[in-house]
Amino acid sequence: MKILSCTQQKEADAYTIAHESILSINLMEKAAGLLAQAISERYDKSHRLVVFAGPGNNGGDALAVARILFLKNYPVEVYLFNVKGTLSEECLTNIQRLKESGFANYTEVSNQFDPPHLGSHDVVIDGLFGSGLQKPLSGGFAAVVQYINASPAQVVSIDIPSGLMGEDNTHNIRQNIIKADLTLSIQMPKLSFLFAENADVVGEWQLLDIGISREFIESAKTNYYITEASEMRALIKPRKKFAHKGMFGHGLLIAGSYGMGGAALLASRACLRSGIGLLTVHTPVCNHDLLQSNVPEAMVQDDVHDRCFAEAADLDNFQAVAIGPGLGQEEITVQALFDQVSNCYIPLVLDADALNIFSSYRNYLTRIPRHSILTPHIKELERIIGRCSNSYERLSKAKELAAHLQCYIVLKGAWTAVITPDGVTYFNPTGNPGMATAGSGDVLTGVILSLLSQGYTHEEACRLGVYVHGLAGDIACQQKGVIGMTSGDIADALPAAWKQLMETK
Ligand SMILES: NC(=O)C1=CN([C@@H]2O[C@H](COP(=O)(O)OP(=O)(O)OC[C@H]3O[C@@H](n4cnc5c(N)ncnc54)[C@H](OP(=O)(O)O)[C@@H]3O)[C@@H](O)[C@H]2O)[C@H](O)CC1
Ligand SMILES: [K+]
Repeated sequence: MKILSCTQQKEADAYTIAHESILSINLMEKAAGLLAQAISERYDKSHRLVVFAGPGNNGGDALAVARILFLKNYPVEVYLFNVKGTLSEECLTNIQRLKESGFANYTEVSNQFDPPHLGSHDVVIDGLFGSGLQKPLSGGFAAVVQYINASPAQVVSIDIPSGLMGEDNTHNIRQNIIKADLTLSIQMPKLSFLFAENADVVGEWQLLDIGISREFIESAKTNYYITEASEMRALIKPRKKFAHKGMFGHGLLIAGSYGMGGAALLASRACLRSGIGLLTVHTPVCNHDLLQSNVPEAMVQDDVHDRCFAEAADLDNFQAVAIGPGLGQEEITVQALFDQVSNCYIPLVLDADALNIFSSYRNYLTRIPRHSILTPHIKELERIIGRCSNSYERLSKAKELAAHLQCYIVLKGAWTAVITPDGVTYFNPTGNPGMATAGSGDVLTGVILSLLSQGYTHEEACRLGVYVHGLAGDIACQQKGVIGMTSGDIADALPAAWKQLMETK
């Protein structure tokens, strides 16, 4: 699914009206019908609906919704804010239609606003501003937003919470953004919906398909996508009857140090449960028995050192290598990592302590081979790129790093972002807060190593790996609950995740 900018969404609107022979007012009516349906499915008629409509088409939507639900016998009150004396054409038309429907509980606000009391059983319909917001709210509108946010009423925002910019909210003032319980977004999500810091203003969000031109959407240029199950299903390589393990690659995992052997275990189990043919784990002697007894399917290659990674491994027999889980940051490990990376000519995943080592030696970053895959969580990334004030800034800097190193960056978290060297970003829809648990990243590294070893491209391995990792996390959450689940449960749920994805139509 493409994520278009608010500007593009307005262009999509105009293109649809021009090419699909539908009047703007009728497109608005279609949107309003779907909005009203979504609202009535969630709130019964015991709730008073207090509609706040702005001067543009977001306000027009809100007025049409007010009319539709009034005619369905909802108790509705409408406040239209017409401070500049200019209303959009569709907004004016819907004022007219509202009045013609016999609706009387209508107040037009031009300067003085005496706000209604908003109780906990009331539902505010936020149609102040949508994709046409030009800059953060201030003055009277900011005061209205703060008044609504301070009330106990539920809030449903039309298209986007009023005051939230669709992409970059670096210069926005959070208290001047509507805190919605539900956002009913028209046709496509906005980029800002996918950023953690906006979760409290966007609330739960739903998309309403109003039939915006597919032709426009398909031809629109964007660097932002949300990965869909069907795309991931299509990536899975079929397995033929006469398959043998040599056809599914041999991966090398360099992981574990004294006291952190579990990371090597988790990554190994995940790797083997994602279809790889053969796995060798290069790990210090202290982990030898741990691995041999807990992951008998993996071969173990002892490092010369008994407590940490100390000597670069020979890569000749491997299709891909992953370095990092539980690696530690001993001086001897630092040197071994640089040696390993400098001579790496097969697909490479760098995770966890491998990334932390590079963040302490940033001038060595350019030694990372092109097209390597870096899998940082936010803190590991900010150790490399510096602290960021918000997700938009962090994403921009991550894209710069990916372009500079010509690498793939998997920025882990809710809506994990897979960033390609040319700056395309794929957001992942699977996963849940239960995955914020020790070892979850080790599991992902194992999955990506497995896919690279099987011949998936770097982009496929990242996107499919992240998708299935999150799906396994969702299955583990269903089985064990969001609190009790562990990363071991995620690894154990991988077979079910692969099976579920393969059955996706
Ligand atoms: N395909 C679709 O996406 C459809 C969307 N619909 C709805 O239309 C809105 C977008 O409507 P639009 O009129 O373009 O914009 P808004 O309603 O969001 O607001 C524009 C007006 O707000 C003023 N404005 C902008 N920023 C500020 C601000 N910071 N403070 C005060 N006023 C502001 C702006 O004034 P200007 O002077 O800047 O022009 C406009 O008056 C979309 O969100 C959907 O709800 C269609 O209904 C269906 C198809
Ligand atoms: K809105």
